[in-house]
Amino acid sequence: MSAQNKFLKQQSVGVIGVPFSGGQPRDGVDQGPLKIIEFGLLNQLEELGWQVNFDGHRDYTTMQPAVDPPVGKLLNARYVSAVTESVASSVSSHLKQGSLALTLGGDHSIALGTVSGTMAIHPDAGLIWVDAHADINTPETTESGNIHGCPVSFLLGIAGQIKEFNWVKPCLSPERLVYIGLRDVDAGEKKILREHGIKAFSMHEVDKYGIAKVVEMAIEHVSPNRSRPIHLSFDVDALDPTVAPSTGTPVRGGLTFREGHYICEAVHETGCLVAMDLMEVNPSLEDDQAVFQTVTIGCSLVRCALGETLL
Ligand SMILES: NC(=[NH2+])NCCC[C@H](N)C(=O)O
Ligand SMILES: [Mn+2]
Ligand SMILES: [Mn+2]
Repeated sequence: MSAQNKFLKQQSVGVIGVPFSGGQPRDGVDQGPLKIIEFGLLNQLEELGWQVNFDGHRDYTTMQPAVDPPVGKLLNARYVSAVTESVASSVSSHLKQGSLALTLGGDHSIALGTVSGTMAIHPDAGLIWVDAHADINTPETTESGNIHGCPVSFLLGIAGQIKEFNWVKPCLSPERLVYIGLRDVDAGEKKILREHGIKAFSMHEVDKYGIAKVVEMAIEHVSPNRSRPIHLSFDVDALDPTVAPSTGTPVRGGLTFREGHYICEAVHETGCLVAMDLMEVNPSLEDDQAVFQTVTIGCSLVRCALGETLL
């Protein structure tokens, strides 16, 4: 381990697999955690010196209500709410023990739970959201009704009162959030980003400043002088589809292999990482070679965030 982490009590990581796809319409993303673990991530983390506490592959399907009619435009609202509430408490319990919390998705609606869980223990944490998408639609602005496009609005408390999500507390302030990798942002989302003055580095800024500068500015924004804990929520579709093809909403023009890894390496070096999400790996999309590519890059992103170095 190159950098000492100032917010963990010990070098241990709680791993939460969330085989859940209810935040979007495509089957298969629920198989992400299984594949990532099959590929050997837990051993790889042990080899890096981590004590690994794996919660096991939980079965969230028992939480699916018999009927879950749309709430306004939102699809599977009750199911998403129940699963994410449970994920929040899993994340919190690992953090409470002074461990890092690593959550493997599953679709990105799960971050509604992971970030809530982090903020319950580290209320001053900053959130770095690496994604092609802003996932900040409100129940009003969403065009798809897919909740994986909405978690950030709930976390900020701008989603309005939705009684199915009563448990969610606004826990994130706009200045504690930063995006990297955006390139497919809905019109309603652009308005929200502007109105709340949310810091966002799209692919345009990555091209303009280079990844090192962008990551430095992003970290400084959410954790000035590395004073605050960091939650890294990594949607694998932030990467270019040539690099990580097996994901439900790919968008061309994304991060390169190295840019994705650089983000994770730099976040590790802060010594502030307390929680990481790896989301939207869908092993049922594209061919075997594509799945292998996507799962292996998912594992290596996590290893870099947890201290793997090139030298
Ligand atoms: N986590 C993701 N892959 N999100 C994609 C969201 C796409 C679109 N903005 C929507 O609201 O549906
Ligand atoms: Mn995305
Ligand atoms: Mn996302």
